Amino acid sequence: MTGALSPGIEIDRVSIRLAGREIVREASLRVAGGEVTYLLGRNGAGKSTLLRAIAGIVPVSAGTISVNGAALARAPRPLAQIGTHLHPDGFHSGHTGVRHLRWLATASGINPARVGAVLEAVGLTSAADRPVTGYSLGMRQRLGIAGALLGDAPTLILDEPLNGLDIMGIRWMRGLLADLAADGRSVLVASHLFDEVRRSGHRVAVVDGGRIVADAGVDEFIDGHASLEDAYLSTIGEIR
Ligand SMILES: Nc1ncnc2c1ncn2[C@@H]1O[C@H](COP(=O)(O)OP(=O)(O)OP(=O)(O)O)[C@@H](O)[C@H]1O
Repeated sequence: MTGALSPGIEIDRVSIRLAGREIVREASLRVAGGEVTYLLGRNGAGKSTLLRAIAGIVPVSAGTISVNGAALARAPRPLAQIGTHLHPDGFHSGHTGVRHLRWLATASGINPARVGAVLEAVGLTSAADRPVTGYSLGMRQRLGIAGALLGDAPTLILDEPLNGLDIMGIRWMRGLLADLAADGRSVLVASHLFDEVRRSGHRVAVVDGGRIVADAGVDEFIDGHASLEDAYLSTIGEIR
């Protein structure tokens, strides 16, 4: 990555209404450079919706989101500001892995010469010419992550990127997250895998009922509880 530490993501009193329901309520969160922040919350809490709003896919009904100091809508090349992997199925069924990434690069104003490097980074070089329809879930996760890395962006958001990865994939992902943070990038990851949060997270933010109900360093969050799981369950009122 070129350039200094990024200011990351600033979410300021954001609310999001979908189909007449308030899904995210007055959420404020700062995701700083040099850290992996995990977004935790029960099924349906609003994590993916918040990530999609950060990526500019769903509109906010109130509040503001800035990425690296500016609204993403004003960025000439959004993929160079924020790398996103929000779903492991967002690929054209007629594409091979390499074709998907070349298409994404071209559409995003990124030099397609980066495609080989990101395929290598996610371990998909030998499968690059195979149709994505034949990829396993773990391979599709890797391809999605390759897309997120394509723009060499200072900020990344990943929605449950560990689902479907085998143990080598999980270890690789841990190393990748550590490297991204060590580069000074801001990384926001939604996950339900608390062991991985403990191993690779610097901070946690908990979403419950569309609200951010906790935002702390991992050790600070756990302090006074037997485990991360207990701290989380206590935070969302499931244990006392
Ligand atoms: N496009 C949409 N239109 C209407 N409601 C939606 C839409 N997208 C999400 N929702 C609703 O918003 C709520 C939050 O969904 P979201 O996917 O953000 O939860 P989540 O925290 O990511 O859950 P999970 O852990 O299960 O992935 C759910 O009740 C969901 O049904």
